[in-house]
Amino acid sequence: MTAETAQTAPVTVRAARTSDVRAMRELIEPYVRRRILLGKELVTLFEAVQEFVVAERDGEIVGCGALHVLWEDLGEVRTIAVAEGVMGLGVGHRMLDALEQRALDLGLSRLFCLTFETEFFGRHGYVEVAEQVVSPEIFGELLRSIDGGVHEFLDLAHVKPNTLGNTRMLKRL
Ligand SMILES: CC(=O)SCCNC(=O)CCNC(=O)[C@H](O)C(C)(C)COP(=O)(O)OP(=O)(O)OC[C@H]1O[C@@H](n2cnc3c(N)ncnc32)[C@H](O)[C@@H]1OP(=O)(O)O
Repeated sequence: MTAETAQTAPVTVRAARTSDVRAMRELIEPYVRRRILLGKELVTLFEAVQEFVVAERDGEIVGCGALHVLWEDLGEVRTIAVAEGVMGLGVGHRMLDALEQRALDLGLSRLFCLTFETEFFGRHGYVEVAEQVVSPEIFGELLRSIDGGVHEFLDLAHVKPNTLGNTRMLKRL
């Protein structure tokens, strides 16, 4: 395939495999450097590989995104990113659709995200939420988690530097 046809080759969205993990890390790295996404160690990505979907074009990973379950009814969209040359082609929305389908299959009814991309998520049905979205009882249960993303969801003081300027958004599925 020539470079030109590779640009127009179809994009497939599918479940991530362990062999995709290094490419996923390379894809998210520029956004981590710009403090748009939280950096993830390779081991963390391998451990979470089942949470991820990837977008593949001509054998190359051009997008990734994850669904993390927080509670019985509640999940979080994490680490959704598209390679710069592929932005604006609908790949982000397709990955979000796939993650939302997974959420429905798991029995979730609400999805949370923490993001600078309020227009992208807004057009996908997410609305800004200021308040906590779980009861004090479930908040207490979630405090037992050692996951940094859960600490961000809970808006704990020690992770506030990571989340500065981000908007908390929620979608009812
Ligand atoms: C919870 C979190 O993970 S927060 C972190 C979010 N990630 C980042 O900030 C990393 C940097 N940003 C990115 O990687 C990307 O910009 C993303 C993931 C936010 C969006 O991915 P993209 O693939 O560019 O989005 P996508 O193309 O689906 O939609 C963007 C726009 O493209 C246009 N578009 C959508 N579908 C098509 C299509 N088929 N053809 C052409 N244009 C299209 C629309 O105008 C769309 O606008 P909308 O979002 O207002 O509806």
